[in-house]
Amino acid sequence: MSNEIIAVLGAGSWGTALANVAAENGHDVRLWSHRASQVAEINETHRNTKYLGDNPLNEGVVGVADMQAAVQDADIVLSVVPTKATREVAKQLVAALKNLDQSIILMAATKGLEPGTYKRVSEMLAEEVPAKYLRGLGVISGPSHAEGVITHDPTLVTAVSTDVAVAEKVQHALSNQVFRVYTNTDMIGSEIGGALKNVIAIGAGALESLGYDANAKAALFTRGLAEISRLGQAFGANPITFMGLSGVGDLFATATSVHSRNYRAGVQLGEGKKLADIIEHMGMVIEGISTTKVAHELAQKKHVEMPITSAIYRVLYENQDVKEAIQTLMGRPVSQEGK
Ligand SMILES: NC(=O)C1=CN([C@@H]2O[C@H](COP(=O)(O)OP(=O)(O)OC[C@H]3O[C@@H](n4cnc5c(N)ncnc54)[C@H](OP(=O)(O)O)[C@@H]3O)[C@@H](O)[C@H]2O)C=CC1
Ligand SMILES: O=C(CO)COP(=O)(O)O
Repeated sequence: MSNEIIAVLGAGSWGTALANVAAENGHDVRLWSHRASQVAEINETHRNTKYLGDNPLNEGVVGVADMQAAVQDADIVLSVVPTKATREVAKQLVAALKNLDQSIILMAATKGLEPGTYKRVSEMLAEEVPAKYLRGLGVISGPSHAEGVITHDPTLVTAVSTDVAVAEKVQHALSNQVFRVYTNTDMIGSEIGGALKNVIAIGAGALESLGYDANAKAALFTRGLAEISRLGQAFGANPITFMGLSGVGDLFATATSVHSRNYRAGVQLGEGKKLADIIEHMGMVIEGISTTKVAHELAQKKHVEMPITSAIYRVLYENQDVKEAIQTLMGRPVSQEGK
């Protein structure tokens, strides 16, 4: 494995865990944070306590507060801020690349869709970062809770780019004995799968806290994945992608794990907590809340049937009771599977 310079933008739980994987692989890793205090903590204590508790970071992870210093001579840049911060951070990246007259491979590890524009994260980045600064563009997706990655739970993800050589370069840079990277070329399917599983995970958490059993959870997962796949295919995704790591894999990890912020938000909703309080106390991004609204609107725009997403939308945004939402779903006209 050749030694690369890898910059990670965003020192939340996922950015820090990915930076740690890259450092464990011997790369020169700069972890960019917009907070000087966090950069100091990373460099002085090799911890990021707000996001990853007492887990030690590889000493090769260097915190950097200056964007230009973070990306100078970088081969690969990972964008790992929440969807809503993606454009703002990309603008700072572009300013740095302009000053440095430098191009990069840019990979987004963010999972969401942009409200209003309905854009995928890679589309947002392609709009913000001029092509002359890009040697490649892609995403990292798949079932990968930061909490498991930092503790070396064997993890499989996908490096996705329409340019196979770019996906392979990232695959080789990040793979190791506990972190195995597959390549894929289906950006649409991978990004839609990664974003929309968060919606179903909110539903799964609500089912859990209300005491529903395995049949109900299987129903949610299976029919939830069916509607994610339908929406993806309406945009040209490969249906096989939804059977893979970015589809059923990430859905399973997110909708069954207490590590998931989306699942935990769902649990709290089922307990009757107010959405605003849940957001305030999570202290980390819950992408599925915004994605539910975007997906609900997209389903209407594209005339794709997404009854579960719409039910979760009504619970989140119209204060519908979860049990009532389930009754509405169960009361729909019976239909044929596979449509
Ligand atoms: N956590 C996970 O296990 C996984 C997360 N993801 C995805 O990765 C993305 C990031 O998630 P995650 O790491 O969990 O999020 P966190 O909430 O843990 O961290 C977000 C990070 O982005 C920073 N940030 C937020 N806004 C800005 C901004 N405007 N400018 C600069 N930095 C900013 C935050 O800084 P500050 O601390 O100052 O708020 C924080 O460092 C999400 O899309 C998520 O779905 C994907 C796979 C796994
Ligand atoms: O995407 C994730 C795991 O693959 C993380 O999900 P949460 O944002 O719900 O924690």
